[in-house]
Amino acid sequence: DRNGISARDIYEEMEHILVDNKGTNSDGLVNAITPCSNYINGDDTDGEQSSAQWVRIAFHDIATADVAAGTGGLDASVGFESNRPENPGLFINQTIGFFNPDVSAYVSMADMLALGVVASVATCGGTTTDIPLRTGRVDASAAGPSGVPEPGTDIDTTLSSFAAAGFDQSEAIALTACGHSLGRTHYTNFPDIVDESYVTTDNTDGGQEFDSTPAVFDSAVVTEYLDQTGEKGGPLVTTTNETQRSDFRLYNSDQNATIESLAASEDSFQTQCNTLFAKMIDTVPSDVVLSDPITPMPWKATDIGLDISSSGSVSVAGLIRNLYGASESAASSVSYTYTANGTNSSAVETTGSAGSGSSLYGTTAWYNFNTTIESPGTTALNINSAISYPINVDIFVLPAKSSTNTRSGTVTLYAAALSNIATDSDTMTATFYVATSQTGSRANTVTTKTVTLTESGAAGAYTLYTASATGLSSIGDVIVKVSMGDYASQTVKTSIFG
Ligand code: HEM
Repeated sequence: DRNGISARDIYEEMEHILVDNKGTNSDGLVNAITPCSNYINGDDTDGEQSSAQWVRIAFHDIATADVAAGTGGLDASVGFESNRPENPGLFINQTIGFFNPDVSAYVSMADMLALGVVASVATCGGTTTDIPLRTGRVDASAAGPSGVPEPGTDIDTTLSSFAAAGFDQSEAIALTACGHSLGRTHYTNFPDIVDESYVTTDNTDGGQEFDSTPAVFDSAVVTEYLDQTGEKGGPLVTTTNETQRSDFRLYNSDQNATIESLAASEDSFQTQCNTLFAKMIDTVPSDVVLSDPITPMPWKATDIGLDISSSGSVSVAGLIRNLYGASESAASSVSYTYTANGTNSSAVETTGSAGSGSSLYGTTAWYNFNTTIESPGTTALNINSAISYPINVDIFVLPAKSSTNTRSGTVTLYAAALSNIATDSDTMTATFYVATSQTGSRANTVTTKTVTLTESGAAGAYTLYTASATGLSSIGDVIVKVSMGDYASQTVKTSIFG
């Protein structure tokens, strides 16, 4: 758990961003770089490619890690470093600006940077499932040290930076070649490297490709370098400005042994690159604990919310998602049960479809569920005998009765708690986790706001509470939980409020 948020909620939100690419309940992040040549912040005449920016930003974030000291790594400190000479280009602020809407108490910007690498390699043609994506990275609150290798950096300094970040010589060579399978060097960022003739009406930033397939994640970068065909390894190999030939110096530093091993076959390129990309995104400060890799979930429930009637009858509602492969098809309905006092209820069947969607990992079918549950006593919701979710009917937020006003930044919150868990001295409080802007980095950061609720009535065995929270800057990303004495509810996104 992180800061009162369950590790499972963190994991499932990240799975959602990775998997729900299009259609019902989609996130849209991965779809934005489909095809891989897309430029989100402009169009295809700019000579820019967002997927390449997403891979480059992750490297610039981890390049100054000191694994011996346990500091640095993928921690979004790069957001505070966009003005440094070692970070030319728009890639930091554009990428972070695009990722910001997904940052919440569940997902840090650093986790988003990791997801960006996995999504880019997947959409650009890499082996989709081979880069494990873990969650739990923590965002830095200030810049880290400088020292990202630059085209003019000498080979010894470059290799010692990589070594400090945990990458030996061969890994440094390979990781750089893997990264430089995508994207370009731009005249606007490196006029000493790229010739001005690259600037045209179809390529206004003057992008010069590293290989002839800048929007395909493949081994062309290494084969063209070795064969002296196509782009011959790209501008950092071929530039007439010899001091700036960083890729040439790096690739040659072991007499091309690593590059030849990458070029041995497409499979060997993909396998070695995926391993190194995984190592790159899992380079984190030593106090960060990463989750198990995300596995796209065949069955899941999301947006789970409890409600209560005036007589105190409790119900649970939300969405069920089925993710299935090309040889399977969607069920017309899904059955689910709840567990109360150790016993499973009889099965309830969903009715109708709540939509469908597509993803890199299969097709999705969505179903609404809504059923009355036993209360007190219910502890779990079980979907299609495949997966269970804990349900806390002792104390809970009432999303259907609560509401948000985005314009004024106000949340009107309702919650319920069993009357017999409250003692006279207990107060019911709500913690709002709000993604807010910060000084020094474009990345949103999560702040918390605590509000005391007042009693607003009774319903059966429950006491009802309400409060208004004002001045919340980004209602859509707000997550809330309520607590009283030793009891705390599950967290709920205010985006599902009624
Ligand atoms: C010695 C190490 C490295 C040096 C000196 C270096 C240098 C550069 C330079 C000068 C550019 C052009 C940026 C622009 O004009 O937009 C670039 C682009 C890029 N680099 Fe590196 N790089 C290195 C290692 C890496 C590594 C390890 C990765 C990732 C694993 C990486 C990923 C990328 C990507 C994807 C681009 C294309 C960006 C775009 O098209 O916007 N680089 N690199």
